[in-house]
Amino acid sequence: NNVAVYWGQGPNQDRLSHFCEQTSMDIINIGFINEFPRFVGDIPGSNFGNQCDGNLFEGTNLLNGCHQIWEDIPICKAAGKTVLLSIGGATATGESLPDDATATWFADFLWYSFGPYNPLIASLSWTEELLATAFPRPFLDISVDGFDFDVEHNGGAGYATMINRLRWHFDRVPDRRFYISGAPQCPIPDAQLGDAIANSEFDFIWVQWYNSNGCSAADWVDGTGEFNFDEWVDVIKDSANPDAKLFIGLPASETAANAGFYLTPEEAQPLIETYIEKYPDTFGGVMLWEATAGDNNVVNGLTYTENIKEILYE
Ligand SMILES: CNC(=O)NC(=N)Nc1ccccc1
Repeated sequence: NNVAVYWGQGPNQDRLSHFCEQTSMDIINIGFINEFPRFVGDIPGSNFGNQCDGNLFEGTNLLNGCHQIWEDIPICKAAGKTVLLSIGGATATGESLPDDATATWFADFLWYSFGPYNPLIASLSWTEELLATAFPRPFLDISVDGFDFDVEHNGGAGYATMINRLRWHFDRVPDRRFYISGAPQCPIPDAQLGDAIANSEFDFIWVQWYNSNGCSAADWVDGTGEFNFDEWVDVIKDSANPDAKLFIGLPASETAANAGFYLTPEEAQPLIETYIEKYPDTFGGVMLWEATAGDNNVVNGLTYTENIKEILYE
């Protein structure tokens, strides 16, 4: 079972290698591409908190100069981690795709800018003059292992088209695995990702079993509401990829989510063990929001992230 964490937001976070040196994390979602294209040719925007150096590619809101990230992804890969680039986030602007052409453009942009480097179609020294002929390379020639969809606003049109286009690109690199993941909220159907889950193939679904009343992990602990892992298993079984793995998403500290949704490790343990037992084939692990919060939340001498990894290993 795997631990997936989000990293990339916040004013005081350590660089990525600090987390990749730890054995408690297996999958790292780098967040976020937080500005979506409004039309074909429109360049998305990014935000990685205190990382990078404040520079943008000219004429865009896309961060340039993210040296900590392009230096550290190879360290993460050497440590056996899977590194995904996350699209959306709670503060994303313009999260909705106006039409399928823009969805296809967005997928192509992500692939050529953050996937395997192809010097015929991307430039390591991109300038606005190249807009019509080449893609920028924010992480230089370093490729991510896939894309995570943390879409939290404005509806789900176009994401299935985007993911199917990404899958088309993945299939053209047969000797390497790429992944698609999503972070829906726990109410079913999820307005943002429900359509994509039904109509395009995900490898991992990490449900945010926090910040929503009535279906949260805290509801399971309190005996209130209806923690709906079982129903999410059915959603996956009825989806375009019935073999997708389902992760329990949890806040990594008291303040990492809205008040009342945090579970201590001892509260999380029986929940995790119940659903490992019940769904050994579909259960994929735990997702934590988010890396820095988990690192700073020391419980019984271990970080929260280490506590969760220990529960999964037992
Ligand atoms: C996987 N994405 C998230 O977990 N987003 C998230 N936790 N956003 C957020 C919403 C409200 C308060 C704090 C964070």
